[in-house]
Amino acid sequence: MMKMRSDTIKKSVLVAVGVIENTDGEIFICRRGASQHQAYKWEFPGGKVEAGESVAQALARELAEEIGIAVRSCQPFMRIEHDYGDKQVILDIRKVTAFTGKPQGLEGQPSRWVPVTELHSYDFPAANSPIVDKLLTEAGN
Ligand SMILES: Nc1nc2c([nH]c(=O)n2[C@@H]2O[C@H](COP(=O)(O)OP(=O)(O)OP(=O)(O)O)[C@@H](O)[C@H]2O)c(=O)[nH]1
Ligand SMILES: [Mg+2]
Repeated sequence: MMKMRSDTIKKSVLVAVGVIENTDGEIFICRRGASQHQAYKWEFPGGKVEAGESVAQALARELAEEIGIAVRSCQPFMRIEHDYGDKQVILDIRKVTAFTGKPQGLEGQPSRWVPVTELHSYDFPAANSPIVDKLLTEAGN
């Protein structure tokens, strides 16, 4: 049998991520906590898809838990595979265009609405660059 370097095969984590847009065209972002992977980076809220869940179900659950909204409508936005070295992630990003409730950091995380054109001023995890680029392109910038 062929020998393989122990780091050749890595298990990827599937993550449901929500780009939440309000009627002013702003996007809701949160800051990750000290004990989390990619600590203190800003993020689009979301989390790991659990066994037996669809991405849409995971997104609805995570957004209810983390920021207290109920998703009413979401569409596929993009999918990004990224290797952080210590962790390999597959981000399945959905655009959330209708929801009920007022988004807030229910786990104590800082959060805010940001105009698309100001997203580049925030420090996001490296995997997120294509998300910010696509939002800017869509907004005509
Ligand atoms: N939610 C979220 N996760 C992201 C983004 N970008 C990105 O690389 N990730 C990575 O996706 C992975 C899983 O996300 P998560 O930590 O929110 O998962 P979770 O809510 O289930 O967290 P937990 O482990 O604290 O329960 C993390 O390694 C995180 O660094 C993003 O914009 N939003
Ligand atoms: Mg999370």
